[in-house]
Amino acid sequence: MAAGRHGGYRDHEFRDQEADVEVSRRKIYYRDRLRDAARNRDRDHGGRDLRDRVSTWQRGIRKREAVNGSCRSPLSSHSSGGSGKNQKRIRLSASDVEREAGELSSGSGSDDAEAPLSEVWENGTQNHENGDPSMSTGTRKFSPIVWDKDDNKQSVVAMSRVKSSNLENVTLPPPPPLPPNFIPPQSIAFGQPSVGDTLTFDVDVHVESAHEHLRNNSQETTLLDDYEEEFSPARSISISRWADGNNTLRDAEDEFFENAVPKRRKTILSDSEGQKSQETPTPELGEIITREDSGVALSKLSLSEGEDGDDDQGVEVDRNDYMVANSNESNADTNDQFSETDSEAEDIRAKMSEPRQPPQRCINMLQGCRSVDEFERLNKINEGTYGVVYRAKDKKTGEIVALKKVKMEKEREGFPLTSLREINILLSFHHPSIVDVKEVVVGSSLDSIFMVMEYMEHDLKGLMETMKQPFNQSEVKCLMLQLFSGVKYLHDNWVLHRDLKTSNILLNNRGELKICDFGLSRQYGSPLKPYTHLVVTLWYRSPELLLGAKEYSTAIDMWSLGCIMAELLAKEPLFSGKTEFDQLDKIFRILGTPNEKIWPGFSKLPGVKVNFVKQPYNKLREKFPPISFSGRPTLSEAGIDLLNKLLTYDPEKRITADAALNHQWFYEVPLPKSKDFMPTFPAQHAQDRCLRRIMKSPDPLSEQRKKELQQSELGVSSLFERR
Ligand SMILES: Nc1ncnc2c1ncn2[C@@H]1O[C@H](COP(=O)(O)OP(=O)(O)OP(=O)(O)O)[C@@H](O)[C@H]1O
Repeated sequence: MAAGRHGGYRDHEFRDQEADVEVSRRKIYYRDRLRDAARNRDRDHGGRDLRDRVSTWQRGIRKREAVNGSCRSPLSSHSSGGSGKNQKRIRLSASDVEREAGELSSGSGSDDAEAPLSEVWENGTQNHENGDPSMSTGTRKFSPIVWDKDDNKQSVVAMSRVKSSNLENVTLPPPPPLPPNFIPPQSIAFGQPSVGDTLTFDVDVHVESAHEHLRNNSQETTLLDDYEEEFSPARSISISRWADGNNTLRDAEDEFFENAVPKRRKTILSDSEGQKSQETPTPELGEIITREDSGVALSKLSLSEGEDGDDDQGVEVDRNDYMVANSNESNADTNDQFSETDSEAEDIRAKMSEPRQPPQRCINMLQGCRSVDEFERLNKINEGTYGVVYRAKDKKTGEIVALKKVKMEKEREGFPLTSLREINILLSFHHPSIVDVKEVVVGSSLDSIFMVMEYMEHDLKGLMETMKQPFNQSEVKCLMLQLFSGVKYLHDNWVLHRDLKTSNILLNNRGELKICDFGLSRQYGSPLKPYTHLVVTLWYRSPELLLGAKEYSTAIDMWSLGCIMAELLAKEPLFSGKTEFDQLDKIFRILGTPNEKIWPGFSKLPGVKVNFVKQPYNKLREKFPPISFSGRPTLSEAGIDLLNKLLTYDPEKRITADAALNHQWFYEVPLPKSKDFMPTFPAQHAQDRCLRRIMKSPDPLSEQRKKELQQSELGVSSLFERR
């Protein structure tokens, strides 16, 4: 105990310095990004100068500021974060007054006074009280919740009524800067699909139904929250051109959202590629849409042409040459490979940090989408909340793919939003660590839509259930590098995944890791529902979400990655709570109970009124000792440092994906294993992964998740917000 206390204090001091460096590094990083993006754009595309876009954008922002008086420029948001912060506090305090902490009863908490602050092995801290005031502004990408159910009731309702609504009540999020590697999403017009039809999914179904409800239902706020949530991801989906132009309600809202979200002008290309014609907000059939600000005209590619974009990656291995992961393959063995793998690992890192320029593809709207009949269904792989995934074979090419069938059962009003988001994001993003969606195909009935994805032999959850021994450190490093790289790409592109967990991380027998399941992900910098802290499966959910924070950032994904890193090392979940309270209790017992000093703002979170256990020490080291004779997973000093930085309580201080990629742990021995040397495992397609899990390891989370989703649909925010 004493040793822990002593050690914790030293670490605390060390971490204060580290965090200072980290925060300023982040600030510099994000400030420099715009500059780099401009340079890259000049160099790579020779297209429209980013600076033009920025100034156009700034003009737009100034215009909006003139209208609503409160919007902050993204370029000034970091530097003037203090005022933004104040603004945020004002809004939060208004709702805090109204909210109760919730129904959580006292657990095993003691009556002790505040835990001795300096004795907590504080993870990744900086001391705001002593610090540079700029630190408190942080550079974390936040997802500001504009439409707070409690705070902005009136303004939300007003928005639906008045065309020139009083936007001064609205705090608009800063339009996100486009990252250097941003590839404009393909535009999809949505409508009712049938085989051979133009690929059209009807976003209007949602819009219309939302309007209908608005007219008939007195609970405008809830509906508008829903509407906003539904609308915002559709920023990169073209709104149906069959929209009723006379609908004043629509006009008002469209106008609002045009103002509220970064305006990305779409240029319509006529059928002959590259010819720009007039700007219009909606596409015509057969037209290919590109974004002027991308500087890249998307090339035309028939859906049936498929994708070969990733084929040149990775090294073909003999897939029959399976070798089961074996702990006897010790670090010493791994070290033997270093001379061979060092440079390769460096290559991997370099490749991952600079994702290849993706293939410029676009859906040919005239061609329509293929029928699922063009695939031979082999077996069901798994069934999640939002879809059933099958292994299938493309009859034409013989390629094995994964087909995710979109679940429509709960959707009385059109195409499920979660799937729209997922398709939109996955078609847009190209990165070696993000699963590739090749195309969308349709079944015979109107309600069957399938995403055609590259097939991956395993997901990490299922794989770890079959492994006898956990991954060793160099393997975990290889996996974590790929994960950080994928998440960095998402965050750079202003997307939060919001459901990172081992079952959403796929691995193939070439050692390639890919993140999947973007059903809960969303672009941020746009309004969020007040209840969205129900995102992220419980075990991987960050303390700020568990405690009911109404504003969150990319840091929620980083917490999940910390849980995943620990799970990869130990082959069991780090915090396997059964309820929100149990989850927090488990976290506090290992990491120590947080307090206002290590996490400024903690005591104001809605869930904090509950009497939690008072546990002053960070005991993570006990779980991951430097040396172990008892079979516990070991972790070096650098490794535990990274883990603690990922599991830092204060989201502002939690490490970013970019900083994690450059963490010292990846540079010390054992070095990250090269993907080519990762163990291979028998493919998990022999049987339904889901069934196997039910037999081996029942998942208490799925039921809970379903309940939570039902609650969200009913507008019940969470345990913390019920009275
Ligand atoms: N491209 C793929 N290749 C192989 N298996 C896949 C692929 N995509 C998904 N799977 C399998 O299907 C499972 C469910 O997929 P996914 O997570 O996308 O569905 P979901 O309905 O969104 O699930 P959840 O309930 O976790 O939200 C995954 O855990 C994985 O086992």
